[in-house]
Amino acid sequence: MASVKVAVRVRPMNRREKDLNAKFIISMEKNKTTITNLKIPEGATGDTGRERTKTFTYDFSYFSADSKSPNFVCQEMVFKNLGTDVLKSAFEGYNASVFAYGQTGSGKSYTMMGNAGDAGLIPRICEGLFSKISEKTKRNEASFRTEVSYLEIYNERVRDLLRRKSSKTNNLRIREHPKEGPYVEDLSKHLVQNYTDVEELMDAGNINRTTAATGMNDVSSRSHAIFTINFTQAKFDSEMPCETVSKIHLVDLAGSERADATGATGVRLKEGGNINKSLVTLGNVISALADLSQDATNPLSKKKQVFVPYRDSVLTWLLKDSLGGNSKTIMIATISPADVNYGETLSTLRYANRAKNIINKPTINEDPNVKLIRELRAEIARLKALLAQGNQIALLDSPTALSMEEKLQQNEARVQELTKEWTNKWNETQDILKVRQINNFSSWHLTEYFPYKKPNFSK
Ligand SMILES: Nc1ncnc2c1ncn2[C@@H]1O[C@H](COP(=O)(O)OP(=O)(O)OP(=O)(O)O)[C@@H](O)[C@H]1O
Repeated sequence: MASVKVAVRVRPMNRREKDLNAKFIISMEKNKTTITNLKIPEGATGDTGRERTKTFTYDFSYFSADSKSPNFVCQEMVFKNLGTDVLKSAFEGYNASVFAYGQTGSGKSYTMMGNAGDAGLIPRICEGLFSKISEKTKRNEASFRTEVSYLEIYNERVRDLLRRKSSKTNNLRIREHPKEGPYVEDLSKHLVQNYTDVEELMDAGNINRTTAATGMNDVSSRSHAIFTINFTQAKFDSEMPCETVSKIHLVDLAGSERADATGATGVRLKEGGNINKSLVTLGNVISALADLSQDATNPLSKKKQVFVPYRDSVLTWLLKDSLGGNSKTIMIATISPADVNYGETLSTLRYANRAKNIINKPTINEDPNVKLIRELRAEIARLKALLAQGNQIALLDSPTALSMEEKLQQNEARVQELTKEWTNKWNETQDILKVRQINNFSSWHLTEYFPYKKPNFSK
């Protein structure tokens, strides 16, 4: 069990806010964020529903509004706090997700992607991943396979941002695997071997996103972008194969006022309106999950039937595991410091406050064949111990002992076979990677890609 980690980050005043002569209404101290309503006069008392200041406590409150301030938090610090956690989870075999939520122009893309020379979380996480991979490879600790995909959800349609000429970049379908959960059918997955490979893909995907934005009027602030890293590591640990697969979703959400404009946070969807269904559903899912976990932690509360509407939108269905499921999840709420955005900012702070209550159930994702090998080995050890005991005190009659020995031999043969299969499969992957490295193939320039076909059910 792990609560969703929540951080709030305030950006500097922008030109528009300065031109409006906007006042600064956000202050932060340690992990607390305080917002002031300047419309309520200082010293006013009585009406408790309309206090002048409201304070919220989060896991982190990042003051990024003024680089001269002693408590200023830069991109590097955000990475050190949050990004290194994501990397740790990945190397331990957990899924991880990071969401950036907030009003348009509040700093979601800056926090996730960053600017040239001022990289955000996604590039830093990818760089950190490869630097750790290279350390571990040098020490012969393990071998790795990393693939990335990048998609956008706009108007409930999924678009592949990493495929150039194809009729299948738009409107991809979401399907659900019984064990591995929802996935996007035919989404391209690109094998990457170093940070430069990832950078190329990221740039290509970002250009694709921007192009669409100019063509379709402000798409970027209404679309959700999901950058996913599929990370597999394999090694022999005391002769025993180990393989973990971790999925990292890094999500830049649509501007939150699009949902709020309808007054719809946590409320009914407005049919036919030009609203972002995924964002509204995200609010509803967060509310439902927060209710569920509060029920679970309160022994006095009656068990309510809370329905979590994951399937009401593409975003929430696709990221079901990140919200209340098998993932270590971080939400970063980005806000403006200006009084002109008071309503939006307060709504973001409340949203983030609610997200703190979500409890996830992350588990280490072990390869199913490796898991089987481990279980068979345990069974072999058990049978061996039983046989040894039986031989010593002649407890077992010979037919029982015979059938046990047969079972033991069968299990040993199966373990050998599975281990060989696993080793061959992994060596093949590593050989492909080596050939690509020698020939210096770049992921983006290759026409080859790895479509996310239905995973192998026989595993
Ligand atoms: N912490 C920050 N420090 C410096 N500049 C920032 C910060 N956050 C945001 N900015 C700047 O503010 C502008 C808007 O930020 P950004 O594009 O990240 O907003 P957004 O929330 O992603 O908007 P949208 O929803 O429209 O995509 C950008 O020019 C960005 O560089």
